[in-house]
Amino acid sequence: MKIGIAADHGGFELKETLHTFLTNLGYDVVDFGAYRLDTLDDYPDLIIPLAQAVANQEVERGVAVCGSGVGAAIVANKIPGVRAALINDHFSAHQGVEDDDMNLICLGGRITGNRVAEEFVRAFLEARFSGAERHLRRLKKVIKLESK
Ligand SMILES: O=C(CO)[C@H](O)[C@H](O)COP(=O)(O)O
Repeated sequence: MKIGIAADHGGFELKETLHTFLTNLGYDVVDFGAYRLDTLDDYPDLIIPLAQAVANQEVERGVAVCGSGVGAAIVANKIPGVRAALINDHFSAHQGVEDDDMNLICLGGRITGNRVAEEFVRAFLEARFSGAERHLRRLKKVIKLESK
């Protein structure tokens, strides 16, 4: 599975940790930067290319990290086809995929510790959309908004 990953300076350290973690699990990781710690970078510059790659299906899923995860989620959701969410608990990490077909997980590098973040990302990547009729119905209503 090809996974895209990106972070600003607030998420840089966690991104590096997750990059190693995912590589060790056997995922094909595409790193959209930042490639070095630069406290003057802007999260949209890093997260938008990742979100576009998810939308274009260049990568199957995305992992975005900024300081809180909030900015990453806001900007990623501006890209049609992206269903991003800030995740701070294990249940939502998999339920967001199972029910809502979340394709991009956002994490706060200043909020979530490395080991906990690894488990959130693992749960996110191992989860699959259930395809249940009620969830499909809701998803279609979400997707319809993108054509307006
Ligand atoms: O979390 C973020 C956006 O949601 C950013 O990482 C955060 O705002 C960066 O702050 P600063 O430039 O003060 O380091």
